[in-house]
Amino acid sequence: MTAYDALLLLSFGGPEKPEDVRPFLENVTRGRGVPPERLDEVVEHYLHFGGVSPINRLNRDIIAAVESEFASAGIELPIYFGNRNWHPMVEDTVARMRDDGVRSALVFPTSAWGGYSGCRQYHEDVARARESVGEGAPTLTKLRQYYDHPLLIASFADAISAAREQLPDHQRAGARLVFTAHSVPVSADVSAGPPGDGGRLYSRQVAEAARLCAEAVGAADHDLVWQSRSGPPQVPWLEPDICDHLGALAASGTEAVVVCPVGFVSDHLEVIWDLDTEARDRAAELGLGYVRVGTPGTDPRFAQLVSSLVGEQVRGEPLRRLGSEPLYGAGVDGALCATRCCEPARRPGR
Ligand SMILES: CC1=C(CCC(=O)O)c2cc3nc(cc4[nH]c(cc5[nH]c(cc1n2)c(C)c5CCC(=O)O)c(CCC(=O)O)c4C)C(CCC(=O)O)=C3C
Ligand SMILES: [Fe+2]
Repeated sequence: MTAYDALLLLSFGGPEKPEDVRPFLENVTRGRGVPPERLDEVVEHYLHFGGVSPINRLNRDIIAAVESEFASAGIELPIYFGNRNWHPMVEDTVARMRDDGVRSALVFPTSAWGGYSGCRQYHEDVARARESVGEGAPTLTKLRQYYDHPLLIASFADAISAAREQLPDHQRAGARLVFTAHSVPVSADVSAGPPGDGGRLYSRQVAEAARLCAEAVGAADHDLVWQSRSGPPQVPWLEPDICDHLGALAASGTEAVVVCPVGFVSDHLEVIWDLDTEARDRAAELGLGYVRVGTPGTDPRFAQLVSSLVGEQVRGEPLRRLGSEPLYGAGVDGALCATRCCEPARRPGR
């Protein structure tokens, strides 16, 4: 017997046909000050793949893997799927949960990180969905950040080693290990975490995860760069950008790179476009050898990680983590991790 009767996998969402692309992007960027030219560009990225983001399918695969993991771990929780920005929308999913008689569910977010986009916004999604359902909405308990979970780090580490093997013999030893995560506005990073905790929780956690992965594969050194920036050019975002960094590496004599998307759980559009297309093309222009490391979502260890977080919550199992940066992200019914945690930046015109 547990206090919970379901698990909700809560994710970002992505379009599944060309007509979905615009309305999806409008949902993502509503009131967020993303310039229209950037949106036109991103529309093209999605249309390049027929207007279909792989993210929903990948999340459904993760759910299937977690279902079998739960079965073997004796965890009897049905799994529901809801998104922030596209169908199945979390509001509709939580309504269905209520109709199915779910009273109290755990929420697993597909972001491992602290920060506004990676954590607080998922709390806001929970609160909005419960409000939209109203009377009888289940209690929703969000699971914690897991950026330094040993199963996540081990999965990335094995994927780094496998990727390195794909380089030609003469490039392998000298290849530079480059970690990449989604850029955010510097102001958002500065306000990431509870006030008084030093800020920059997102970039600190990303940097620590990168270091833990590098240590796990015995790399002597590594770089951390950022990708997929979208704000207006005058607003500072986390840098260096991956493509600029590839230029700098080539200029200083590096011959090959192993690029690890440590900031992402699965091969969604920001990985298959920004890394497998844009950054790969840039590397080719520069004559740099290039391999991209796989993401952990499809690794059976990722399903075990979900099960392990549930075990912590349900059975009071000890926290499994390798790092030492502050760790937050758990909360009930959308309550923030701390007062004014990860305050969103004020945007012009709002
Ligand atoms: C930190 C972070 C994560 C990692 C944590 C997590 O996973 O949650 C993440 C994930 C993702 N971001 C994604 C897609 C997009 N992100 C955008 C815009 C933005 N992302 C931001 C941050 C992050 N984003 C920010 C600060 C913006 C600016 C607008 C704003 O302030 O909110 C835009 C708008 C157009 C553009 O400008 O690119 C799109 C389309 C997809 C789905 C891809 C698919 O469809 O397969 C995923 C998983
Ligand atoms: Fe994003």
